[in-house]
Parts: sequence; C-alpha cells; structure tokens
Amino acid sequence: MTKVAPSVLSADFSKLKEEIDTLEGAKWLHYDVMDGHFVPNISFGYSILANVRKATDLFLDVHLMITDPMFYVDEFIKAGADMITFHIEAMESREKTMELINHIHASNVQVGISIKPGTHVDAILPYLNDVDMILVMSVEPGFGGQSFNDIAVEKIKTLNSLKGKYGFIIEVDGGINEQTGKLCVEAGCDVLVAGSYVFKAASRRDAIASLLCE
Ligand SMILES: O=C(CO)[C@@H](O)[C@H](O)COP(=O)(O)O
Ligand SMILES: [Fe+2]
Repeated sequence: MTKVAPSVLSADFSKLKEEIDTLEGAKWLHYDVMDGHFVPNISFGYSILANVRKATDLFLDVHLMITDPMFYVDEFIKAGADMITFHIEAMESREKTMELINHIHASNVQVGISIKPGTHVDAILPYLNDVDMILVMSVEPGFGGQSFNDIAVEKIKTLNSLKGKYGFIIEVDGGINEQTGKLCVEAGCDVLVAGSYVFKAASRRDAIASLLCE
C-alpha cells in the first residue's frame, strides 16, 4: 500500500499543529531541513522538529538537505525523527557514509539516502543492503512547488527491480500530484512526498486520498 508523506514545508508555520491535524489519511509527515549551504534556502531545524514531535504521532520522515549530516544528526535523533534521510552528494567517502548509516541505526532510527535529479542511481548501489529507504528527488532540492522531472521514473524502475533482493523501500519527492504520483507508484514507488499539492488543495483529505489510490 502506497504511503503519502505530506511535506510540512508547505504548511502555515504560524499554526503548525492545526495544519498537521488536517492531514487525514496520511501516516507519515515529511520534514525538510535546509541549511542555506547544501541548498540555496533555509527552512527549519531540530528545535522545531522536537515541537512537531510533541504535536503528532505521525511517522517523522526527516529529509536532511545539509552539508554535514554527521555533525547534526544526533540532534535530529534526540528531537524524535523516525527516519533520517541524507544526501549522497553531501558525503565525501564510502567510509563516512557507512559510519553515518551505522550511527543512525545504532539509535534505532531508520535510514534513507537521497539522490538529486542529476545523480545516477549507481551512486547509491553500494548501500542498498544497509539502508531502509532510497529517496529519489524529482526536483532540484531546495524549494517546494517545482515541476516534476520524469527522470525520477526511470530511477524508480531501476530501484524497483532491486527492491526484492535488498528490502529497502522507495520514496519520491518533488512535484507530486495525482498524475505524477500515479506514474511513480506504477514504477514501484512506496512513499509519495507531497507538499503544495496537499497543502494548497481545497480538501487535503481528498488530495491525500487521490495519491493513495492505486
Ligand atoms: O525536499 C523538498 C524540496 O527540496 C520537498 O520535500 C518539497 O517540500 C516538496 O514540495 P512539492 O514539490 O511537493 O511542493
Ligand atoms: Fe523533501
């Protein structure tokens, strides 16, 4: 069954708990962390995540778009993340990548690795046995509200052919709506991140339900 992870980046932060409470039908909440360095935008960090944790029981899917994930990861673990996804483009070596994966797992938090649209799937193949999720970016990370890049569909298909052997799940993020979500689910995607499509909808419940349909 497909999961929908509404991205809180598109919420009204002046009433965050009320906004989260509107997400009927979603079991995950996607939390985009941007540092103004790895991406040209700044969002929110671990203090706000700790408050979000108090406000909801949804599975907290933390997407770190930051330059030095190892430096900050303990703060996000302490704040209550259920899944922490970092970017392969932010890692300098296989050794450091494995160190980060093992460090997160040692705290019983799930681990994802993300690839930008311009990064080939080959970059994450060495880690498929070690992670819980691969996050395929279908927009350039940094901003909500961009258009879906269908290069993601081919990547999802490639990863889907390897899923059975390794046991990871696939998430897609960026420009997801009813049409693009369907393409991704048909290609083998398990989790659809949706920001503007859900938060700008007249009925958020209907928008989430439209993504859950197979
Ligand atoms: O990570 C990101 C953007 O960098 C996303 O999670 C966005 O928040 C998705 O927003 P939409 O494209 O669905 O509006
Ligand atoms: Fe994201």
